Amino acid sequence: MTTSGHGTDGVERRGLMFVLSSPSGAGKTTLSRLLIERMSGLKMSVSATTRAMRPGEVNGKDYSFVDKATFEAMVKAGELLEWATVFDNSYGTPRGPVEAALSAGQDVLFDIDWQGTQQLREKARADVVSVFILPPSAADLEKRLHSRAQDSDEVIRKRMSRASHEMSHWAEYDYIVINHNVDDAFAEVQSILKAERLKRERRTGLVSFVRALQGQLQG
Ligand SMILES: Nc1nc2c(ncn2[C@@H]2O[C@H](COP(=O)(O)OP(=O)(O)O)[C@@H](O)[C@H]2O)c(=O)[nH]1
Ligand SMILES: Nc1ncnc2c1ncn2[C@@H]1O[C@H](COP(=O)(O)OP(=O)(O)O)[C@@H](O)[C@H]1O
Repeated sequence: MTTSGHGTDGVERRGLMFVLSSPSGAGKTTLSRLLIERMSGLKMSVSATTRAMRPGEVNGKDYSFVDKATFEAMVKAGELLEWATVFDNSYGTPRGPVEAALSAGQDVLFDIDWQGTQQLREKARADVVSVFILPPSAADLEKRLHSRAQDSDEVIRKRMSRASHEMSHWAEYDYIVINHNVDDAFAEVQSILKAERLKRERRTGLVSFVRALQGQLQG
């Protein structure tokens, strides 16, 4: 699915699909925003969803907010790379922007659940790097859901009762980060991305780079 772009050191490499998942409220949105702000060459995948817009969310930026009929039409037309039902709503990843970014040599960041992560892994195992974010405690998780102040008490109760089920998928992920505080968790997630960008197998330009180096040594 991916073609090569250039890494920051000029060596060609395949783009990667960087996935963050967590129970609701553990901090994926916060960490995703920081990654997009601070890491170059990384583009956010904007999901389509049938859930209602929260105060402060921007259509087309946080999500593409669509009705059920539109979502079903997108599924039928094969426009979604993966999709799943979470909390009674449908969420899916539009295929076009992801393929365009990867072809342009960019990495793509996904804030998706375990179901979507499994589907991406089935499609492109070698290109998927997945991180599961855990809260330090249940009390912190509940506090964060309340502090976000964007969901009703009933919605928060639902999300808390789903958290244990969501968390049961932690072992399917490549990395686990515990979000005690934002700065440390961000530094950890950033280190993972930086290291994964340097993986030999993704760096398709290394053979010619090393050949050129050897040529210089002989010449
Ligand atoms: N499979 C899949 N899951 C998604 C997608 N977009 C969002 N999600 C997940 O849906 C869940 C609910 O997201 P949201 O309603 O924004 O609530 P939040 O996690 O509390 O911010 C989260 O686990 C997201 O990671 C998507 O395109 N595909
Ligand atoms: N390490 C942290 N300490 C305290 N609050 C946090 C931390 N990380 C995130 N938050 C806050 O918790 C709430 C939920 O975080 P958010 O990133 O929206 O979670 P998610 O996207 O996983 O549902 C937000 O109000 C956010 O500012």
